[in-house]
Amino acid sequence: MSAGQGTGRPSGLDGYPVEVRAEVAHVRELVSRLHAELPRWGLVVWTAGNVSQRLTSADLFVIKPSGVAYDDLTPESMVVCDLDGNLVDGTRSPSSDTAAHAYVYRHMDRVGGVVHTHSTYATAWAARAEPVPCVLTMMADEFGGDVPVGPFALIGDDSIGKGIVDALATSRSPAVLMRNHGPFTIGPDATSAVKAAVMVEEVARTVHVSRQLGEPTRLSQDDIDSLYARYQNVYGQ
Ligand SMILES: O=C(CO)[C@@H](O)[C@H](O)COP(=O)(O)O
Repeated sequence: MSAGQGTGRPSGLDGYPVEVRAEVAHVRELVSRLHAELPRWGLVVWTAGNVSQRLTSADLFVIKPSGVAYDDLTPESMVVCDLDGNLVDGTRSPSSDTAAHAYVYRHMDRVGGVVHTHSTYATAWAARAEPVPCVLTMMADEFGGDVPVGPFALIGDDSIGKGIVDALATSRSPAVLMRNHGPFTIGPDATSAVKAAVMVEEVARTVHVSRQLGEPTRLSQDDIDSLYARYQNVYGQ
């Protein structure tokens, strides 16, 4: 795939306004830095996870190149794609999950960031195709209920993206466990999606440990709604 292929634009960002190129520079730096959070929080091994953020000034997003070690990622090595997943700017092949990120951006206007990992406990629940039940205040706060499971889908076309969008359409959760694959998380920006990736691993681990001791107690729907409303609207600064 060559830069600008199928877009009718010249290669790279030359045809885009200066404010778009300035935002690309900022988002390249942000997305590069956020990739370092994945190994820091123990969410990935080797190169197995990716972060993207959509631009506000154009229908483009920034994502990592495929199969490059986290220590070697730089703002310059990030790639820019359009919302069909075509490479627009960059010298490397985009992440193998680019089509899934692009599908989410095309179908969920409120989403500005997407993250995928294979973090151990969340992926263990995905392997069992079992939603993580809402048995913790932290889950009610962050996920507003159970963490749902999406269908199994092979990589390479829109199947994963469609599975993510369909599963999240009926949930308040910013995380979905794609069956036999792993977690995908969303947010208004990439930082929020990284936070959701950290939180889903934490609650998957805690609920798993709780299950070793017996059956955890579900929160009532009223309590989940109350906790979710407080955390989403009042918590923090
Ligand atoms: O799930 C997969 C592959 O099955 C991917 O998430 C890889 O684990 C990371 O791919 P790149 O982002 O490096 O292409």
